[in-house]
Amino acid sequence: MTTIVTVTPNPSIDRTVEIDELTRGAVLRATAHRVDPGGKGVNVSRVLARFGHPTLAVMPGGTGELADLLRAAGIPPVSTPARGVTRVNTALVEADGTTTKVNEPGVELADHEVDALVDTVAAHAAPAAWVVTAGSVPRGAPDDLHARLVLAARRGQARVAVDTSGPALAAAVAAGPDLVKPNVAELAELVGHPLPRLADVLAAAADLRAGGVGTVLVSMGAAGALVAAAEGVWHCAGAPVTVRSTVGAGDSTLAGYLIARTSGASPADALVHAVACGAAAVGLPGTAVPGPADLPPVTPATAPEESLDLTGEAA
Ligand SMILES: Nc1ncnc2c1ncn2[C@@H]1O[C@H](COP(=O)(O)OP(=O)(O)O)[C@@H](O)[C@H]1O
Ligand SMILES: O=P(O)(O)OC[C@H]1O[C@](O)(COP(=O)(O)O)[C@@H](O)[C@@H]1O
Repeated sequence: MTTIVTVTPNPSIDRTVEIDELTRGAVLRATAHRVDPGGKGVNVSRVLARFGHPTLAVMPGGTGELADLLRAAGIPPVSTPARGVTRVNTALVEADGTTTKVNEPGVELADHEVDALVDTVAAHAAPAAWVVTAGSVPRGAPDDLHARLVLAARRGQARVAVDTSGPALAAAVAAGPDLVKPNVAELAELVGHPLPRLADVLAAAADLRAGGVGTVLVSMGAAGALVAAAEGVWHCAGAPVTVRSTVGAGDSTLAGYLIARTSGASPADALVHAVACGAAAVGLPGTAVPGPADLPPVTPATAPEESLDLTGEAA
């Protein structure tokens, strides 16, 4: 199996605090807490490691506690220079599953530190492997950071997947990645209008593909996910699960898709695996990520029912 390299420009340590109910201004007593390595690329690596798929995780900073947590999960961290410390992102999870997230700003990168990250990714990109670049752009780095990472991965002849949002996603899409994994809100922001029905998501995905993106994998919260690839378009409606924490669900979805595709699965079958991984993640606490034994049964992939209303379901 070829190594999948992940890049997390702004990694985190995710602290999850479970409380009965969030009351502003009160002193709250935690009923449980946990600490996980975090950040979107890091989480993709964590899922890959749980499935026994070789991976390494590139990030600015990411030394100290985060590196220790990653090594304990079987993931070699590749650290590049950065100023400041790894952020702590705190999730307050209420008994009914409602999650309030506070993400700190995190590391800051000077121009030469951006260059070092890009060069490190180019050095680790290998032919036929995937590079996954994901998450927010840290302070000091340009909006086209993920776009530059796409081109760096290409220099190493790797295929490249992107999961980010806002201007960084727009710039990355213009670089023509092999795959993007927006959720519905991120895709709507990218195309500049709401996407209330599955037909709207399909049209937006088709536009991205026409603009040079290879595969568009759209996660749609409780409505499952959709894939638009050269081979065709499929929807997988997902699984009814008891939501414990949605943090890391999108990352697990992307990892699930790549695990299946690199094992030779079709896009439709990879979509089903992706949705199973996402559904499993929401049933796990904090930023815990699923392994093979956690996957619930999910519905098969079907031709998208264009009239499906997403307004009550999409994340
Ligand atoms: N409420 C939910 N019920 C069942 N599955 C869910 C729910 N929320 C998320 N998922 C699963 O997790 C995946 C990713 O969730 P989503 O919210 O779309 O991603 P992101 O974390 O990127 O915003 C979905 O495609 C779905 O499989
Ligand atoms: O880089 P961002 O956008 O601030 O996101 C970082 C946060 O997102 C996560 O990677 C989870 O992402 P998803 O819920 O989209 O899968 C957390 O581990 C981390 O705290």
